[in-house]
Amino acid sequence: MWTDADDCGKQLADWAVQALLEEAELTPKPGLVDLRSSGSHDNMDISFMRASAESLRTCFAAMGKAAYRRNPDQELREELAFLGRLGEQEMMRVTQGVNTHRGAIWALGLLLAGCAVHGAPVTAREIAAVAGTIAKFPDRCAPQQSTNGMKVAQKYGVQGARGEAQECFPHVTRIGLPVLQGMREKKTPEQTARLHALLAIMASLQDSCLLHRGGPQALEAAQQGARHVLESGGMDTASGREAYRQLEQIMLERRLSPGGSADLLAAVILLDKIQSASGIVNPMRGGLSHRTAALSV
Ligand SMILES: CC(C)(COP(=O)(O)OP(=O)(O)OC[C@H]1O[C@@H](n2cnc3c(N)ncnc32)[C@H](O)[C@@H]1O)[C@@H](O)C(=O)NCCC(=O)NCCS
Ligand SMILES: Nc1ncnc2c1ncn2[C@@H]1O[C@H](COP(=O)(O)OP(=O)(O)OP(=O)(O)O)[C@@H](O)[C@H]1O
Repeated sequence: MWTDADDCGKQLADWAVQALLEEAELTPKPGLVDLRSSGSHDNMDISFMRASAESLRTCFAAMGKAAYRRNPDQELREELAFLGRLGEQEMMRVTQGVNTHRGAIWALGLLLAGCAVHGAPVTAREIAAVAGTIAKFPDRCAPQQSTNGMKVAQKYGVQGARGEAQECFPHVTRIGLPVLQGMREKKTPEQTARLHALLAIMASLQDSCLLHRGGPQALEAAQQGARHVLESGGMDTASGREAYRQLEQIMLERRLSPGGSADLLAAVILLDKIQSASGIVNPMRGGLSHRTAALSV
């Protein structure tokens, strides 16, 4: 499909930026920046999210180019980490120091590299397997800095964004993507299907953004709230919509935001685009339903 590494990098970067824009614009979302509001954030809005997403095109293209038909080894891991840090700097420059997409650079960067290694669009599981292999190599040049994710990992013993990647993105391939594609097959409107994918991810993810802002009670409240929406019938039913209103109220009152789940929804949208381009319609057919998915993994 791709003629060379440049072509591959550019195409994957276009899809990744588009995935970030579509995640940010999905409305409503609980506690997150969307087209209605800044959710639980007082330092960013939709125009920041759009500018931040656009600023990452060069970074994503360089990552795709670097990984094209390469071995997923230590050398590639460190090249990608270097490019990822440059991308973070550019994002921070554009947002004047606000962390809009740090987790997204990590997740989407690894996944698009996982695709580029294959040299052509392949299935989500094949992409995520390579992304996980790359993520398992240590980043020996990582700066010695303490991040929110590290503090949470120390305090509560959860692995956050690193763990999700090293386990080959189970919340993307086993939950988010099957829910999105399954609901689409049932003719659910696209925006509703995406919101359900987000809620299914939220219901089980150990999101370090939630833990950092509100500790285990916040994580539990967000997980239970998302599960309750799905178990009440989801956004197609009055009781599901009422449960969604309650979830949103909790998130806004406690200033909570499921930033990790939002990143993984963007990853789902990216993999969905890659699969559509390659004619892989729904390899997850027969997988988990949107209700049971939220309760497994
Ligand atoms: C590993 C990363 C994500 C840092 O992780 P850490 O948890 O220490 O950082 P931080 O607190 O800033 O959180 C990162 C973000 O991940 C997202 N996140 C939170 N929890 C989760 C989760 N369970 N699963 C997935 N993403 C999550 C959130 O958006 C959060 O803001 C990454 O930023 C990094 O190391 N970057 C260096 C450059 C790099 O390697 N780039 C990628 C190329 S391989
Ligand atoms: N639509 C969105 N709205 C808000 N956050 C999002 C959205 N999409 C993705 N995110 C992710 O959420 C993260 C922001 O979460 P958070 O505000 O908790 O950031 P932080 O800098 O880690 O911590 P804090 O602001 O609590 O000090 C971003 O890094 C980004 O990856």
